[in-house]
Amino acid sequence: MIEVSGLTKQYDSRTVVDDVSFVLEPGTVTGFLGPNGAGKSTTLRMMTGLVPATAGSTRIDGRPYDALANPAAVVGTLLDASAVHPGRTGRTHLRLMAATIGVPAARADEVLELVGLTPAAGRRIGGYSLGMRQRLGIAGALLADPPVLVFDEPANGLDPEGIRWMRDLLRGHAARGGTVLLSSHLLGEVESTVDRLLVIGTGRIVADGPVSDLLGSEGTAVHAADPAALTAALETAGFHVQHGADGALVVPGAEPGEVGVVAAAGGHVLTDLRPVRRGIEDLFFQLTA
Ligand SMILES: Nc1ncnc2c1ncn2[C@@H]1O[C@H](COP(=O)(O)OP(=O)(O)OP(=O)(O)O)[C@@H](O)[C@H]1O
Repeated sequence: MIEVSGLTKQYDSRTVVDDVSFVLEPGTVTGFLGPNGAGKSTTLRMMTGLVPATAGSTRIDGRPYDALANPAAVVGTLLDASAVHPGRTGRTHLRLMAATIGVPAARADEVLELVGLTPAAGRRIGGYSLGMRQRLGIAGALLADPPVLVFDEPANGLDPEGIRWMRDLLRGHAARGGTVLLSSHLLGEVESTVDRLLVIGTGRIVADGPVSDLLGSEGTAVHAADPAALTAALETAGFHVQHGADGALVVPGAEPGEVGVVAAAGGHVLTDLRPVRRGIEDLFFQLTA
């Protein structure tokens, strides 16, 4: 479990992260969202000891990050995929990392295989594409098979196949009891990968909860063989009915079951019935505007 408590960062007199607290549970993938400059990277860097916090603390299984005997064995980080020596090969880079964190050198080839970089293992990193560097960064984070993964913008530079691969990797990690925190600008990708959302706006947490709660049902959209007759029946039953662009009737605040009951009572034929959800993009702009 990761407990972030009151994390605060000031640069000169400017507060860029302001009293941020949250708890991450094993078995979950949490998405960390926020506009440019909101404080995501600074928070992730404070959590992993790369930037000293002005105030507050991060405890991983009850201990501060810098009190962990071998932090890389507990938390795998991807915080700056470009911070690598361009003249080294991918394999050498990972073997050096493995030696530093006390992992057998043979593990380098295992993680290269895991991230799909085996064919490029003997090439200099300077010649890698952005997506290949990103995969190398992920390989480094996985070297010691840590239970916790903290990834800043892991989808950067990945192609659609790479994004799907990463989603499966992170979901698989959580399914095995791991804990994942990732920041991303790709809202659709976040929505399909994470269980939980943390949204930060100008240094403060503005939303924290399960995706299903934050993107909860906002109403029901229904298509009927006779829309006018169903509209009348719904209005008689006390619902307000809006007319959607595609011919759907939209009933704010109603569950699909409630609309179904009204339709069944009046013998109305429905051709489509579904909940209307607030999309992640709507949520993002509402919270961070
Ligand atoms: N070393 C630093 N010195 C001064 N200000 C900094 C420093 N690092 C970050 N900041 C400022 O802190 C704020 C938060 O930056 P941060 O990189 O954490 O945002 P972010 O949410 O990760 O943004 P992005 O989505 O653009 O990556 C920004 O206003 C940034 O200019």
